[in-house]
Amino acid sequence: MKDLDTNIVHYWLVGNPIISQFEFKHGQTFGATLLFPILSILIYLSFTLLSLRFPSLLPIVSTATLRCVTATHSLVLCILSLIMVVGCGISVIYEMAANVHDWNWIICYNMLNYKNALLRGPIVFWSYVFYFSKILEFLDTLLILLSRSRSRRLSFLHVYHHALVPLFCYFGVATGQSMWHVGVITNASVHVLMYAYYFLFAIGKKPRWKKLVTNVQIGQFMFCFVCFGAVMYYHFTSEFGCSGIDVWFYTFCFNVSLLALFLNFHFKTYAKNNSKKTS
Ligand SMILES: CC(C)(COP(=O)(O)OP(=O)(O)OC[C@H]1O[C@@H](n2cnc3c(N)ncnc32)[C@H](O)[C@@H]1OP(=O)(O)O)[C@@H](O)C(=O)NCCC(=O)NCCSC(=O)CC(=O)O
Repeated sequence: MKDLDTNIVHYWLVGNPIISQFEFKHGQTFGATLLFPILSILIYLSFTLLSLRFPSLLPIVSTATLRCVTATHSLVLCILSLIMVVGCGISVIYEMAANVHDWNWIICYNMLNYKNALLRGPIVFWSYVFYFSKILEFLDTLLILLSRSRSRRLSFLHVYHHALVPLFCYFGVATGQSMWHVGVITNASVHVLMYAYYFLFAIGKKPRWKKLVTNVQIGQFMFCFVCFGAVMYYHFTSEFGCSGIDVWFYTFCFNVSLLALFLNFHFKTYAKNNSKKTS
């Protein structure tokens, strides 16, 4: 029975031909051109700025309806993130089992192999789903714009993060960026927690662990630096180097900026709360 369960999970998250034979073909697969994330971001930014400048253009949605839509959206993203964590995690384990003699790929996709190789298989599939989940996350901004707490919550951090993340996800999958699977698993895990928080908040059960969510988010940006160090080490010590190394440099810079913004958010949100409590 246990075997059967494992097989079913494996089939639906890895073995299914749609997943196992998935190919990311530049210019052919939907969204597989640089133009796609760029246009999406431009539309996102134009819409956000126009809505801020002309708020009357937005429909008035009742609080009850907005809560219901927000809860549904957050629950969908929480479940989707969990599926991505399990799907990508199992794909990595199976790939490891298939490459028993060479586990270096966990940190460094051999640049020579990746230059000509097809971007294919379950890890690429989950990276692709992850990329599209970032487009779905644009709806977070719409929900904030429609809410009464818009002026407090529509921050530079939020828009900057949501606008740029799809571009990095595109590069991650399109360049076969080394360790991208680790990024997918880490960020999707954090998002399970974050969207669970948002979901509970939207249904009126305000969680007490907001600070934990922020701390975990900060932890993931720091973990990215460890990954960057590992990829760099392999890149300069291995024979052919690691694929996506140039994109890694930009990813690193983006993570530094997010870390700074999140530390600022942490300070403003929790240090102020603590000082209020003590005074
Ligand atoms: C705890 C946090 C996740 C969120 O802190 P905030 O102070 O922004 O949010 P909050 O505590 O006021 O959240 C409760 C409010 O969010 C609403 N809410 C519920 N679901 C939502 C959704 N899917 N998108 C946007 N808002 C949503 C609730 O209805 C409630 O609104 P109301 O108050 O009206 O009832 C924090 O750690 C954080 O990330 N802050 C940065 C701001 C941000 O936008 N983060 C998300 C993207 S960054 C990211 O995702 C980084 C990463 O990759 O990990």
